[in-house]
Formats: sequence, structure tokens, C-alpha cells
Amino acid sequence: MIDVTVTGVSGRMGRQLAKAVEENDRTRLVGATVIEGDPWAGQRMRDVLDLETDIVVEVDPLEAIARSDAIIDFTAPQATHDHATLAAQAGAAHVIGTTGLEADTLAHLSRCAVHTKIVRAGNFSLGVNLLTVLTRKVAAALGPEFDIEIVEMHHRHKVDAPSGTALMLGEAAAEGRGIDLAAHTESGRHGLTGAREEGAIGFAALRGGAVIGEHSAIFASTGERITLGHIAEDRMLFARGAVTAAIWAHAQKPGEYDMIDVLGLRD
Ligand SMILES: NC(=O)C1=CN([C@@H]2O[C@H](COP(=O)(O)OP(=O)(O)OC[C@H]3O[C@@H](n4cnc5c(N)ncnc54)[C@H](OP(=O)(O)O)[C@@H]3O)[C@@H](O)[C@H]2O)C=CC1
Ligand SMILES: O=C(O)C1=N[C@H](C(=O)O)C[C@H](O)C1
Repeated sequence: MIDVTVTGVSGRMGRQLAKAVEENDRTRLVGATVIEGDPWAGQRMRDVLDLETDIVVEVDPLEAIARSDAIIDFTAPQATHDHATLAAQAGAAHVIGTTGLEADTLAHLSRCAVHTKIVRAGNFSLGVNLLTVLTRKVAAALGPEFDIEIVEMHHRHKVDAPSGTALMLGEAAAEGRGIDLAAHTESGRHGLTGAREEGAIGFAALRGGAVIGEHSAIFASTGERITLGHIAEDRMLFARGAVTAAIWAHAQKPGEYDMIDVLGLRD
């Protein structure tokens, strides 16, 4: 059995993650955390989420992580930064779904990965990870006469843009084309923008309603257009992928990994 803590358990993803850990016969929920002041703090998981476990929701992640083989963390950038320190100290695998991480946190994760295994992905679904592989291949096959645009739509509560998945797709397209994404990104067009830069990779982010996550990679020439896309219809998709990643990470050496490694999709 792999003992798992879910951080941010009262969140949209936290709830699904706790269920996914408990439904998998190789994992067991041994910790569940929330931020101070959250109504779930101090409550039994069986009372707030109808799970058959005696786990009580905690505010301090220290002890929960210390008794865990793995933590699954879909929270917020500062929380993930802090959890990484604790996971590295405890030697617990750290599965990270949090998006919108800044460069200082990414550098911190690389230092933590000397001590433990980190699996980080902007999207833990099989479909999106296959889509990134396809996007890289299509970008490599097409010439610069094809403009690349990444379009995403999410629910009204999402706080970061472009989404982590959109950035994965942009990175894949840039890799396929043999260019640096940061140097070719065009996003947030508004007003008198001028014509599209040749070779740019464009990003457009839509927000509204309860959309779980929709992504397209569009390759447009003057004569034809190819669209590769993915629609997520249930958050359990991401949660089950993250549990698969925790089980996989348990058997790995310390280091930084992503879902392409977990799924064995790397060429
Ligand atoms: N990689 C993937 O496959 C996916 C990634 N995501 C990403 O996961 C993250 C969470 O998304 P979502 O569940 O929709 O967001 P929510 O806001 O619903 O959940 C995040 C939860 O984390 C809590 N939290 C914040 N800081 C801490 C902390 N220090 N300790 C414990 N809990 C904390 C928040 O509490 P409070 O609300 O009180 O701040 C909230 O309950 C986002 O970055 C999102 O982009 C989402 C889906 C799939
Ligand atoms: O915030 C979300 O909800 C999602 N976030 C991830 C992202 O930023 O791509 C994954 C998924 O699309 C849902």
C-alpha cells in the first residue's frame, strides 16, 4: 500500500483526488490538508466527503507529509512551493498539478528533486498527454507557413492564464518546430496589434461557466487548417492520472518527471 496525503482537499480537485486515492487498491489516504480557516479543518473526511476513512482534515501539512509515501498537490503556487520543501525533507514523492508556477518555484522544485521524486504536469489526463505528442509531431512535419495558435477554455474560477495545458501544448509545438517558446509567444492580443509575427505561437484564453477544460492546437496556412483538440468531461480524469503518477513515482529514483514519463510516451 502507498500512503498518500492530499493537500487542499476541500478544493475542486482535492475532493476528486481524495476519492481517487481511496478507490485505488494500491493507495490509501493517510492525510488531508486545508488552509487555516477552511470549514473542513478538524472535520472527519467521512463527514465532509462521504469516504469510509477515519482521517481528520488537518491544517498543518508537516505531520501528514511525514507519514506519507507520496503527496498529491493541486493547490496554489505558494502552497506548492512550501509543500515541496516538506516533501523533500520527508522523502515523500510529490505529485504536482498546480499550474501558474513562477520561475523561482520551478528552480526550487529542481533543488527539491535532488532529495525526492517530483512528477509535475499541467494536465494528468492520458488524452492531453497524447495530444502533446501529436502536437510536437505535427509541428515538426509542417513548415513555417503554418501559423500555430493554442486556444483554451476553462470555468470562471480559474486564476491563471494561459492554462498549464496550453503551455504544455505550446512547448510541444515549439519543440517540434525547433524554436524557443518564450522568444516566440504571442498572447493577449488587443487593440492595434499589427500583423501576426511570422513563426509566432499564439495563445488565447477563454473563461466562463463550469467548463472543466478544453484545448485546441490549431495549425493554419493560407490554404488549409489542422485542429488537434481535447475536451475534459470529468475532473476524475485528472485525479486518477495523478494517483497513477504517485504509484509510478514510488518506484523511481529522486528526480523531476512528468506525465509523459509516467505513461511511457517519450520517444
Ligand atoms: N494538472 C492538472 O491535471 C490539473 C491542474 N489543476 C490545477 O490545480 C490547481 C487547483 O485547482 P482547483 O482544484 O480547481 O482550485 P481550487 O481553488 O478549487 O482548489 C485549491 C485548493 O487549495 C487550497 N489551498 C491553497 N493554499 C493551501 C495550502 N497552503 N494548504 C492547503 N490547501 C491550500 C485552496 O484553499 P482556499 O480556497 O481557501 O484558498 C483550495 O481549497 C490549479 O492550479 C489548477 O490549475 C486543476 C485541474 C487539473
Ligand atoms: O484549473 C483547471 O481547472 C485546470 N487546470 C489545468 C490547466 O491549467 O491546464 C488542467 C485542466 O485543464 C483544468
